[in-house]
Amino acid sequence: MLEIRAAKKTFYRGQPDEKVALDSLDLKLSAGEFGVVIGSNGAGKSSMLNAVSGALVLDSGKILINGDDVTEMPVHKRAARVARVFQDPMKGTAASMTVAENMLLADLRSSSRRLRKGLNAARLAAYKERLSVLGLGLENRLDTRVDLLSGGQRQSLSLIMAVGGEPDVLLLDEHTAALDPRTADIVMQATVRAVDALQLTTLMVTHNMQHAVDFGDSVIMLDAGTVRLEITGEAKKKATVADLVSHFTVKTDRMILAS
Ligand SMILES: Nc1ncnc2c1ncn2[C@@H]1O[C@H](COP(=O)(O)OP(=O)(O)OP(=O)(O)O)[C@@H](O)[C@H]1O
Repeated sequence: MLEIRAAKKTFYRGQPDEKVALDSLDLKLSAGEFGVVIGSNGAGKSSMLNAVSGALVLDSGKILINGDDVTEMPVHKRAARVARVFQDPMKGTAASMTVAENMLLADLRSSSRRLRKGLNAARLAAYKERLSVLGLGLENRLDTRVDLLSGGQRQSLSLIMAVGGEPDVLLLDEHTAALDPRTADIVMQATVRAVDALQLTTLMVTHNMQHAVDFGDSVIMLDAGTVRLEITGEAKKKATVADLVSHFTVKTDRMILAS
């Protein structure tokens, strides 16, 4: 469960170039809910994800994860509870290492236990199982160097590495934006499989309205640092790209479209 309460953040306050990034933003995702975040450039989408990950310190407001107030928790501590996949497929993985070595690195990062043994048989078997969820055949390429994988395979590996520690919240920050449309669709299918398999509470930022229609349980539209529109339940299932696009130009008070 993720809750953002009255989050406020202003950059360069009191200066001519003052920018309000988050303006009393409220948002609640129930456990296992997959929320898709859309909105114009500068609407506050990245700022919201940064506030959840701890990379952005709020001026006021609260962030709660599974009921725990993590507002004051520093980013490195929050990393055990919040996983994130970024836009650039090259950033989440180490190019000159194999798929299995990358998985081990992710384990070492997310585990508080000391992992003394390296790539033993039990660990390799576990990695195979985790990668098979993607449906991309990566489970048979554990010894392949990551720089020999396609962008889509690499981004899918980043995703599996991010969720390996079973985070409470998964943040997807335009994670398919740098991929060609076919590869983006493959990564989205892999994302849905991973999110469903682990029942992860997920926030995905996208500028791809087809993805916003096709994936997720709810659509959250940000505008000027606040939630302008939420589409949930049956309304989400029926939403079309044209519906979503129409809201980009309409400025109204917060609307809730639900079943
Ligand atoms: N580090 C920063 N310093 C100054 N202003 C910032 C900073 N980060 C964000 N902003 C400002 O806050 C507002 C919200 O930006 P944010 O990046 O969150 O929007 P976004 O919806 O993610 O946009 P995009 O779709 O272009 O990525 C913008 O006006 C932006 O210029």
